[in-house]
Amino acid sequence: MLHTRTTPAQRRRALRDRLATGRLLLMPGLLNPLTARLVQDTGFEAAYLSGAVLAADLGLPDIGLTTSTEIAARAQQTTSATDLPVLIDADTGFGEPMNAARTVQLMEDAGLAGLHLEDQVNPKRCGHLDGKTVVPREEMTRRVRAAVEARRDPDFLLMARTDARAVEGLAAAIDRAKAYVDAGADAIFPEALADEKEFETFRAAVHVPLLANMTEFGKGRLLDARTLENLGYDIALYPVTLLRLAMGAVEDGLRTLAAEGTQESLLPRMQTRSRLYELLRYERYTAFDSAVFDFTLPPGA
Ligand SMILES: C[C@](O)(C(=O)O)[C@H](CC(=O)O)C(=O)O
Ligand SMILES: [Mg+2]
Repeated sequence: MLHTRTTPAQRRRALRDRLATGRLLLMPGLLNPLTARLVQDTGFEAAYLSGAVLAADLGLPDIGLTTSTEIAARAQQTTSATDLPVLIDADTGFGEPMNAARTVQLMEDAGLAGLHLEDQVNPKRCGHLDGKTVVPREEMTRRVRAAVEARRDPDFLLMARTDARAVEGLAAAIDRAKAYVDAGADAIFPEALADEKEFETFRAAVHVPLLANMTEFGKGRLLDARTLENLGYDIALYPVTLLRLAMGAVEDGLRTLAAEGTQESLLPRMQTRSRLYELLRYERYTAFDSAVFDFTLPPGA
């Protein structure tokens, strides 16, 4: 509340316009709605809701256990806390092509700026793990077409992700990406490319915006923003970075508290109360409240 000034349509337009500049867009994956404020305040222009984080938040592994309505609810809470365009990871679309279609409409209604759908089978797994299986190319193109037909706002970004590189090789992944673009995908997420050469080959072959997944402890090297921009990539994704940072700090903090019997030594690492209140916009609520209540009624009213 009192956090957003823009409509979903404006944010979708903003994301489209930003991608059209050809400059690399850095997209951190949120931990929760509150971190969306922090991502916005630190100057990022878009944010991401990761399937891995949404699942981990519920104490679940990233194997397709969450449902589309569960993630739509979280998306709704998130988009109410920020003006940034938010892209969500919609996994495999949660079932048949008709489920993918419903997922698109749920995500539109949640105020998101776009989503990505991947070509894995269910149960899916993290794109950087071995043993993935992909659905036949035609099945995924049906998924994409269903998503495109269901979309009501043409600015809502539909990104197709292919996990085929690790399963069928680079050439097949490129062929699939082209087929998904022909089916109507606006952008492509080539998952788990091996090295810079592969990023380059993919870029040369596919003529829509491309996302580079810079997830930590995965298959690829972490390429910096300058390198990705030179490679011609449009979005640099940091899907689980905030979760890993926070969980590292929380675990260290718990061990220190248990060992020292006080949190005193942890204070310098904590966000202060005043910074938290600043993020929560306490002042604005106070102003809002007095504007509503700070008046006197005329006699007899
Ligand atoms: C991008 C991703 O799909 C996610 O859910 O965030 C994951 C990230 C990860 O597990 O590190 C992925 O499959 O790459
Ligand atoms: Mg995912």
